[in-house]
Amino acid sequence: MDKNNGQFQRKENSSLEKTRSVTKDSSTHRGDGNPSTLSHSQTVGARGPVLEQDNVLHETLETFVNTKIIERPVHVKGFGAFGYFQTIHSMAEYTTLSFLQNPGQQIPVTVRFSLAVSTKGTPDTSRNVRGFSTKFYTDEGIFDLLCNHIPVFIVRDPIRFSEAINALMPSPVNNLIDPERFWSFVAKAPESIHFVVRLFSDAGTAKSFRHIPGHSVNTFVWKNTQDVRRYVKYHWVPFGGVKYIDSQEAARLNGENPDIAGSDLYETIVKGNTVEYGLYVQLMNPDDVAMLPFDPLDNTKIWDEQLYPLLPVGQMVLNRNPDNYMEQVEKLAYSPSNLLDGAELSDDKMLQGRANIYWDSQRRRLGPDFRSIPINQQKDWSPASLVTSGNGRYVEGRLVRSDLPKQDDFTQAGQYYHALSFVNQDHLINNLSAELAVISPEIRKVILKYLFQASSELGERVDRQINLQTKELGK
Ligand code: HEM
Repeated sequence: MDKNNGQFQRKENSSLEKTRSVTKDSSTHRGDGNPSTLSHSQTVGARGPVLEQDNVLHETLETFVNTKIIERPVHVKGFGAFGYFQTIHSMAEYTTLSFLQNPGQQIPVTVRFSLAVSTKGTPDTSRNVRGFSTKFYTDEGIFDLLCNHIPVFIVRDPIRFSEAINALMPSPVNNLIDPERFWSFVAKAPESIHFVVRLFSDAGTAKSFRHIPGHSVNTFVWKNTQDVRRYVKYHWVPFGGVKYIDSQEAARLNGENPDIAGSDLYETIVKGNTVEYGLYVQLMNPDDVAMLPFDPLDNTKIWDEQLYPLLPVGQMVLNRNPDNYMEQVEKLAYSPSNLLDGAELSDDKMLQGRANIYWDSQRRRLGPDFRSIPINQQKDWSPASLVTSGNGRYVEGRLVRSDLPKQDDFTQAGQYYHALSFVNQDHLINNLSAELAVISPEIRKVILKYLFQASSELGERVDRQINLQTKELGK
């Protein structure tokens, strides 16, 4: 990026401040004779009829019917907050990313927390993946970091994304959630078991965004001044600690306040408190691929923190609420490809699958100028801004459609189960059995086989619990 762009960006940051503080309220009192605030339609005589020519009436109604915009295809329900990111440890040894060079550097950020499989009315405590997206407004342009609170994904090939999401959505026949749909998908996707044991543990239910972690799930690449490339996974750790709830508390809170996590975030900031997270990275030499039992670019796997320790990078402080939800949160456009010099996409197939589809979705829901919307701050953007696609890297191979050579679908699922506390193991077994008890025996058999492969103890305990439940249900 040239210097002028940098200056432009700095000016933009002050307009960003405006975007983040202007309140637009169209619900002004009507009836003072001012045409913009009229409270009567134009009629023939006081009792009507109303005239077709009353364009004030028409435009008033037309403005209303256009207040809603197209929803995101996933992560529909969300809440936003503003603040800043401060670098604490220089990452200059590993990346040229400009905002990670000097301890003490501070830049503005906008965060959107969301529920991955949701409608606007989905309860915040539903069993769900929580999204945690951050937009960094740097002098060089926008850097986006999209995270989920569960560190692994349900599939490892992007061509299966829509199949997986559809399995979690209500049935197209009657708009009702049908466990058979989801578990039939899992039966066809053994790689989803690691995700499933995490989602059905207490980690699938939370009541506050202040207490969830964030994980990039996908692997990116960092490049330093010597052009040395390393694999990188990002992680947010909440300063207030990670806290989950069990399914009973989740069900109770669903009824009490379906927006509990959104209100909690908003109220915390209204009271003058801050919401804080530490940013950490795990780095890996790409040559390590040869010695690992799994593929580190497989997003159904985590990287062992003993081998790849969490390196502290910086701190994020959220201290301001939005005052215009539509302009500042609904119109946010995050993409895993909004990268800057020093960060690239890796060959992680899921990440490659995500590379362009976010912009397509945003063009559809926000229009072709989505980058010029002030909260997205990319007014000066041109395709040439995309300098981060790994130029100079040597790539060769035969064109194929195949799975990764090293799959190892069950080891980490079993490790996760055995690392849980006894209480949390019981919760996982109860949550899985409650679902598996009501699906068809054929699908149940396949899922139980997978659970046995993850851990024979887990498989046996779920099997026993299902038998108890089906006896109770008289099945
Ligand atoms: C092939 C796999 C995937 C596809 C095709 C996909 C697609 C999408 C699309 C189209 C959106 C809506 C974008 C918009 O309209 O603004 C979205 C949102 C999102 N995705 Fe993905 N996604 C995939 C995998 C993932 C993974 C692995 C993560 C893990 C970090 C993730 C995290 C998110 C988050 C956090 C959002 C919400 C962004 C916001 O708050 O606006 N996605 N995804």
